Amino acid sequence: MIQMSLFNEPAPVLPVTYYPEFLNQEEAGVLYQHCLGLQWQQNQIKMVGKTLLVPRLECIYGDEGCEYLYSKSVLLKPLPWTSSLAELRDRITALTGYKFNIVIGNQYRSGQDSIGWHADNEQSMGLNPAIASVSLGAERKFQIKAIKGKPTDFWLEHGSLLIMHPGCQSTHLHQVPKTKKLVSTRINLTFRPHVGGRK
Ligand SMILES: O=C(O)CCC(=O)C(=O)O
Ligand SMILES: [Fe+2]
Repeated sequence: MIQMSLFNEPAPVLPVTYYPEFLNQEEAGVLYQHCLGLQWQQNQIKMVGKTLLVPRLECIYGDEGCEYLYSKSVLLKPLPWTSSLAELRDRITALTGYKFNIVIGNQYRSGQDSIGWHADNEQSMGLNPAIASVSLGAERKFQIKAIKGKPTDFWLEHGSLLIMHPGCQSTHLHQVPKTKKLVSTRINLTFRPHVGGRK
């Protein structure tokens, strides 16, 4: 049966799976504290002669040599896996069958931190990567849409896991928009494959 939304438009079928309680509250709290102590960086993007601050903090952990270049200007060099991050990676692999070489952390310090519409299609992840995204701390709105479609909203809860399946990055865009609401810190961990190269 096709699920109908308001106005009888079929709800879009999205190439994602959402697990709201992937971690229990205690596990999520411990992991959030661990993640606050990771090596966060304030990166800069260079665009048409201008230097802009990335509107969030970032960190990267992973297998040796798995460097990651995005927006043609930010080179992220992985630090070795912490045991907590490696354990989390292995739990996601056990659940989904997807394998990962790196994790990129995003720290949204307030509602003014964000990530705009994009697809994660860097060549270093190979063709049609699966990306696993764990959310901790404050709940933020995550939107996903087919390239010419209308957005669907997810409220990514503390301890949740969102899987973007292979193909998602070719057909869909996603974002975490800014909000004027008062929100505290949110940490997001995106586990990704790395097949070689930097781009
Ligand atoms: O914070 C999120 O939920 C999404 C992060 C994201 O899209 C990314 O790091 O590419
Ligand atoms: Fe993304």
